Amino acid sequence: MAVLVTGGAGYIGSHTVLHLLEQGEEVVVLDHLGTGHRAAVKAPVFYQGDLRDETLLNRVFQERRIESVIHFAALSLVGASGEDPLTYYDNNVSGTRCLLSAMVAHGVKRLVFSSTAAVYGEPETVPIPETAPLQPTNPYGETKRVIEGMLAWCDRAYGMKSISLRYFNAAGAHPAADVGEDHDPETHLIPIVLQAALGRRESVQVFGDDYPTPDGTCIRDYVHVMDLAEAHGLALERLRQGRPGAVYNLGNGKGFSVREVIRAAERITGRRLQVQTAPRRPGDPAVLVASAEKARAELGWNPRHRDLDEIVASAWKWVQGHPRGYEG
Ligand SMILES: NC(=O)c1ccc[n+]([C@@H]2O[C@H](COP(=O)([O-])OP(=O)(O)OC[C@H]3O[C@@H](n4cnc5c(N)ncnc54)[C@H](O)[C@@H]3O)[C@@H](O)[C@H]2O)c1
Ligand SMILES: O=c1ccn([C@@H]2O[C@H](COP(=O)(O)OP(=O)(O)O[C@H]3O[C@H](CO)[C@H](O)[C@H](O)[C@H]3O)[C@@H](O)[C@H]2O)c(=O)[nH]1
Repeated sequence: MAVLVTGGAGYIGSHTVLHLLEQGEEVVVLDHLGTGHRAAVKAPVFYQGDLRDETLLNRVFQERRIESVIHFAALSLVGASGEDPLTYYDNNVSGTRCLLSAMVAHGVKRLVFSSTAAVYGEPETVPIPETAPLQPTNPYGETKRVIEGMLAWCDRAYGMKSISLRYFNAAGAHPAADVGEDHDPETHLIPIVLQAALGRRESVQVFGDDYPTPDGTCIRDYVHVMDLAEAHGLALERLRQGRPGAVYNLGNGKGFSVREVIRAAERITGRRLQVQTAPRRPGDPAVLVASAEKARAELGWNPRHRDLDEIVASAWKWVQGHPRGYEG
């Protein structure tokens, strides 16, 4: 029996596939390679295609003995979602609807879903517990909130058990294998800062230095991608034990400002970076830090790479070995 991983050619998906393979799981990947990379797919079985292609989905479920699904496939750029929300609803919400229909049709009743801290919007309390109000400030977060709702209804109607994992800011890379973060365009802070350290960018822009934080720049909770990968394995185990569906935050519970990240990158790379202050990026909350106590207590999740320097160093190792990402 196999685990179907949608979006397994993407950043977090490819790392999770590696973790699952290391755990002895059989893995099937489905990805249309819109933002993912063929070279990132480490599973022996790969279907290239779109989640919304019902014929393809039926073929995958017919040809492979799928017992659970881990669903990463999504568009996930906050800014782009504001410019073209319907494309985000179509890909993320309609795509997930197609996947769920195929799962129901083929009797597959376990799903782990990639949700996001973006479902909270501007939080009222920090660290943010799972019970905080869901008030996304951009269409991307809204699509994830809608999908979480769909999953709750699918549990009631079809007995489909799911765990939604709300990741905070994924970063870092697998310590040994040749997978890492490679997006084009890249919008995430840590890879951008490291591209500047490599000389592939002239400078780093700090989006806003007038936030109500100690140094005026936004604070985020950076979590190592391999710790995220491990949480997916634990979530799958919990579903296999017949436990009820649930939602968990995944973060380290510690926030770092944009300037602190830039300083960490300067320490790790030994290079001084050109930094410019730029206007705020629309839709950016000032502070996003997780309370991940529930994941610790119920999943037994214990992130191993919590130190910011360690996270940045692991991303730097990937960038140095692959200055042009998967192209070389
Ligand atoms: N990177 C983060 O910090 C972060 C934080 C919170 C949540 N997430 C969520 O985690 C998941 C993975 O994020 P990532 O950073 O690895 O993104 P990514 O873009 O690297 O990976 C997404 C993968 O899904 C594929 N895909 C997208 N739409 C598809 C479709 N319709 N059919 C088939 N394949 C499709 C892409 O080709 C890509 O390989 C996403 O759902 C994202 O919303 C990411
Ligand atoms: O060149 C840059 C890039 C980013 N930032 C700042 O750095 C922080 C982190 O930005 P990222 O783009 O790396 O990450 P986000 O916090 O915007 O978003 C990430 O985490 C979110 C949840 O917290 C969502 O899930 C989203 O998909 C995921 O990309 C933000 O304050 C951003 O304004 C800069 O100052 N300069």
